Amino acid sequence: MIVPFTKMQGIGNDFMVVDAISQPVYLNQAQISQLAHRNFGVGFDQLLMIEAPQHPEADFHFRIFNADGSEAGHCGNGARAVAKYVRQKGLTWKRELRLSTNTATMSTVFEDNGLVTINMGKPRFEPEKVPLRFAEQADTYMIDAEGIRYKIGAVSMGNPHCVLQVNDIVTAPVQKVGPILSQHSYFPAQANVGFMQVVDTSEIKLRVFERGVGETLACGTGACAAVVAGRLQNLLDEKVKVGLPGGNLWIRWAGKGRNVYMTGSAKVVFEGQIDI
Ligand SMILES: N[C@H](CCC[C@H](N)C(=O)O)C(=O)O
Repeated sequence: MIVPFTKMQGIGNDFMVVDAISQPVYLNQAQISQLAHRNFGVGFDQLLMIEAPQHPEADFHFRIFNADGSEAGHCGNGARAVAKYVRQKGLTWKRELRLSTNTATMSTVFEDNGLVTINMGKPRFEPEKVPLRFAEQADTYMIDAEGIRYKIGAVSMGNPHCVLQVNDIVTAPVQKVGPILSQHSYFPAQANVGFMQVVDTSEIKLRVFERGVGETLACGTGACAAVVAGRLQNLLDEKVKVGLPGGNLWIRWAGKGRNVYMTGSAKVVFEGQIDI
């Protein structure tokens, strides 16, 4: 099967974007994992499959598949890429779009400076959304992993996130602790693990060990979850600049019960096609 695609990136989080509206595309987990391979395939963090909307208030629906072939409920950097894609391909001329994923609906605005702002909806703390075995609805939890006790924030943006604070982002134990917490028994569906250094109340530095991928250069839902977790711990203001290894995102959250807004870039890298 010949699959045309567009390679895109959102501050270094990279995607294979497929228009599954114009031509139905069916890929199984093994094929997605092969396509994700950076030597034997296209190479990407996530595959984004754009589909016709599943309900009237959405303009487009997209599904997200991690590099290991697992499907995820949301992708913040991917949402900006999808918004840019449908505009550049002439699939819509709207300045404001409504996108849906399996777990979220969001509105997007194209800024005059070329950046895209996404209303990411409200963060969720219900245990069924952040698959935790914790009973209480606390904002932070203590979990033990390999003899060490970690204080974490647990937040869902439509996908599960675990956020812990570090003093120095450069030496953060992302490769050692990321997999341990991501696959911790408290997260039956695993979790994306954010390591957050608070620079000041309006800026953080963040590295994310992503479920189904490993450490990426940027994670949009991870940036949202980190600001939510930091704000709930009274460490951050409403507007926060999030410095990730691949670039910056601007996150705004007025507090519980309010929507999270994320602003950042998304760019096309190249067009291609692959026979799989
Ligand atoms: N690895 C994530 C999906 C991609 C999220 C990330 N790339 C973003 O920009 O939000 C998960 O399994 O929930």
